[in-house]
Amino acid sequence: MTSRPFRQTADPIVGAAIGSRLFPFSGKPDGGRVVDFRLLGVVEAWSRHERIDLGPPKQRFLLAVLALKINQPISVDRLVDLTWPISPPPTAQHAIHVRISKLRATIAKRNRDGRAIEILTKGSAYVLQADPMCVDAHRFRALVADARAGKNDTDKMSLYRRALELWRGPPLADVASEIADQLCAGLEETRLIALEECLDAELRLGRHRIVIDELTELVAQYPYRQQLLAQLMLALHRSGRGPEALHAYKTARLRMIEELGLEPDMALRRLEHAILLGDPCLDLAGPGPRVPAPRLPAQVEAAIEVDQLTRRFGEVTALDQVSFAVAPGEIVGVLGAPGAGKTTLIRVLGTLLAPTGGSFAIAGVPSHRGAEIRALIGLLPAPADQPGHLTGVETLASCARFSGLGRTEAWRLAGRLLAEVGLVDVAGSRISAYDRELRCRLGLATALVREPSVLLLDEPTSGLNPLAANRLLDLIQQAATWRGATVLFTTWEPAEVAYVRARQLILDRGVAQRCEPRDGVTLARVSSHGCC
Ligand SMILES: Nc1ncnc2c1ncn2[C@@H]1O[C@H](COP(=O)(O)OP(=O)(O)OP(=O)(O)O)[C@@H](O)[C@H]1O
Repeated sequence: MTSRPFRQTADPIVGAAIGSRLFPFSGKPDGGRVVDFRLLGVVEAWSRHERIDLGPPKQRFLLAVLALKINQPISVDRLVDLTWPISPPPTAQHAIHVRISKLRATIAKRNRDGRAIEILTKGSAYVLQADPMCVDAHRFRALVADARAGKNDTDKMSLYRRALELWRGPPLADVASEIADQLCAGLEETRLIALEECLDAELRLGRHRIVIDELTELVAQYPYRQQLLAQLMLALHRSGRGPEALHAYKTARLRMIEELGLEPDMALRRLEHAILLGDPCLDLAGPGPRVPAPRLPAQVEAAIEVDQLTRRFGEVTALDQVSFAVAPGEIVGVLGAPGAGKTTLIRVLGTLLAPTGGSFAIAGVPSHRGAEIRALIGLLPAPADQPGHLTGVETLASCARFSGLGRTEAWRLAGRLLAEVGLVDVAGSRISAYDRELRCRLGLATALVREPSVLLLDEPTSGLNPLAANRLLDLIQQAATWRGATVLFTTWEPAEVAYVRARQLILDRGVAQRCEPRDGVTLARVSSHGCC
């Protein structure tokens, strides 16, 4: 058994502070115990604040075995086997008798009325007869049972902690380690389960920040106990440390695969998913799922209204008196050859460039109120550079933080958006490992961070093969429908506009071209220069 750090109890007479229900014979400050046997750590016995000398290790081991099996006869043969598992000496039985009689004498000195604690001989067996509560291991089990029956989480936590404080180290720490491991395996398992149950209660009580340190140590000590890992992940997630929760999962998963050839169990995988999704069921007092609602005022007729918009770069007129309008919830595809002015249009509407002439409004907000417009739009400028050293979830969470969300909220939103664009499986991977399609999806998710009511996407499918482009268009359409958002996107491909049944706006050398409506395509209002 490996040695582990344990909490030390402050009081040398462990259990003196424990409730009287566990000590039916108590009535004195030390619980009324004549002798207090301690097996949870180095084997010790105490009497009235004094440590009793129990003799050499083999003698202490004998007492420990009798105390573990208190009030149960143990045959001398069994005591010999336990004391000398391999080749006992010919004098083994005699040695047991001698040591037992020494222990008897030691205990008798402290046991003046001769009844409370005795080592009795029963045929060819010995039995330690005493109140089981004289032994810390039995007090521990009793406290754990009490904790399980506790009427609320506060009581449970307090009882579990008292039980766990009885542990000073591995049971029978200084005697016959292999045999001690066998004898105490159940106790050790009960300790770990009690610890998990205690931490569950503490998490329910909202003590997630307080238990992170302890859980981090425990996960390092017991890497295959998935319940502890789940608790650590939950505690980190609730503390707004979602990336660390996912990192802990990833590290543990790799270790399990490498060392055991096993994947984490389903519950843990579901938890990882729920953290990525920002699932409100992980919250303490969970608010309902946050469903973004369209934020356009009901009275707004046009989500985008462009009037005689002009943008010049020196001699070049990139946009030449462009006018058009897009209704709330509509999707419009801006088509045009290279240099037609598509990017300039997106950049002007996205307030990245000032118009040279004309005006526009987003959801009724005029172009000179840039900050208000930026709060309404989701902008994907092309080509968007994404920092390759960050993971997908980190990128989105930092965008969300930048947009003003708190840490926890930002993390949740990042998880939800990653799920929305189908990036859950690569959320924790660095962007440098993403292919073009994954980067485009992440770009879309980035544009959705502010829960926009108008999406301005410059060539969102750039560089994708037709199938991947269609998948991305599906996502754009879905995101727009779900939010009731309006979309203006640019492309070189008329087929993409048709694919999402969008209206088209054709730009030709900065001029919006008039075109006729086609069957089945609903048109929005078109100004004298606009085309759909
Ligand atoms: N910052 C700038 N400085 C000078 N000229 C510019 C600038 N930005 C754009 N232009 C010019 O404005 C015109 C329209 O460019 P824009 O990038 O908007 O076209 P586009 O339709 O997006 O082209 P592409 O499909 O190749 O991206 C082009 O002639 C371009 O050279």
